Amino acid sequence: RPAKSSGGAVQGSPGTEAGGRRGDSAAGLAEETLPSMRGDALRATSSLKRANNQGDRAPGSAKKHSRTSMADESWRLPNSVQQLAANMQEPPSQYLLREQELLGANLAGAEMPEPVPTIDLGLLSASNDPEEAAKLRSALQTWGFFQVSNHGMEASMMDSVFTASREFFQLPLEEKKKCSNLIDGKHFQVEGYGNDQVRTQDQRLDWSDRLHLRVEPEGGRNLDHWPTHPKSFRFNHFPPCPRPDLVLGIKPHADFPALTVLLMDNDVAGLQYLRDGTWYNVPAACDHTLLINIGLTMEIMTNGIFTGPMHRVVTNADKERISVAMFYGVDPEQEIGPMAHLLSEEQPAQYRKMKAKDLLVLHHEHYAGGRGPRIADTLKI
Ligand SMILES: O=C(O)CCC(=O)C(=O)O
Ligand SMILES: [Fe+2]
Repeated sequence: RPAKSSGGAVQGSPGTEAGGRRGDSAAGLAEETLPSMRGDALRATSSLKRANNQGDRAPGSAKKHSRTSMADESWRLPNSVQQLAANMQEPPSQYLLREQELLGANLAGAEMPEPVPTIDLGLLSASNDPEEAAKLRSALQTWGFFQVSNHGMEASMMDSVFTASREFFQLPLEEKKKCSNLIDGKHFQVEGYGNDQVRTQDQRLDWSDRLHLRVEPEGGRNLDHWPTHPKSFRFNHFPPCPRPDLVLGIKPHADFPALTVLLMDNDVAGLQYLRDGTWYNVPAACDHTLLINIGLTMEIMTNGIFTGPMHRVVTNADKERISVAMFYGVDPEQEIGPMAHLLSEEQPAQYRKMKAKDLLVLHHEHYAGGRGPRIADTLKI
């Protein structure tokens, strides 16, 4: 169990271009750990700076001006995917998976061989019901995620989070840009409205925009990045994409924090989890269940007993999709390592201890490329 939920964060939101303001209060986990100016960061996503017609660039041309050129750094500045979706027939090349990336990618996904494991939270917490507990353990050792019913969250409250989210993304771009995650219009930070940081010119970009806000502890809220209306916030926004066969909404990754609680769209599916080499489709939410998966932090704390699953989001040709993710993590200065009571001679530590903030840097570097193994597998002693 995470010691403290020191960082709830929310994401979602379209577009972005410029005009961010740096908040002065408690910097978020990632802001503290990333070089504030150069762009390395959290989940790589969009860039391309030429919104409406200069989008396409031959794939091969990318490397030429990579990192060294000071002349044109515009590729570092993401466009609003929402704007692109509204104005373009074809996604620009930065969003298109390359032939090699499509090999075995099976974007269509497979149907899960069994329903998503569902835990009755009321039952589990009231009576520590052994059957629910066994179900939970098994879900975390296999899939790494589960659904929660009977969680006590009002359905109407969950609906209003989505409504607020939709309202935010429907605001004019200029309005959304007031919450931009780009400081002075160019320097990436985690909080705010926008996309992933663009680290290299040949990075594949995600077909989504987001609003990422730190919500806990209350003192760490940075109201500079909060929309003034609606008063609530929200998170991932996936506009319709004309090429769902070639473009991902969010590239494959495992989450970093201990726990992710996800409110999914009730109508549009898109989330897929990887298990034993196969990508499985998670059906759209029903009955206001929540989806919970664990992240790298928890995987390390449990010495690998529980799995932080790889997942991705595919796009939809006709429908937009919204999701709201709450991340629960530990303090950036805290050391993360396998919990002592889980270790023995037969079960030695599989991971070294490391400060959360140092691990986060590795995590972002690892997933920016969009392919490769789970980071947890690369960190084993
Ligand atoms: O949109 C979703 O269903 C998942 C979003 C996600 O993976 C994330 O925000 O880390
Ligand atoms: Fe995720």
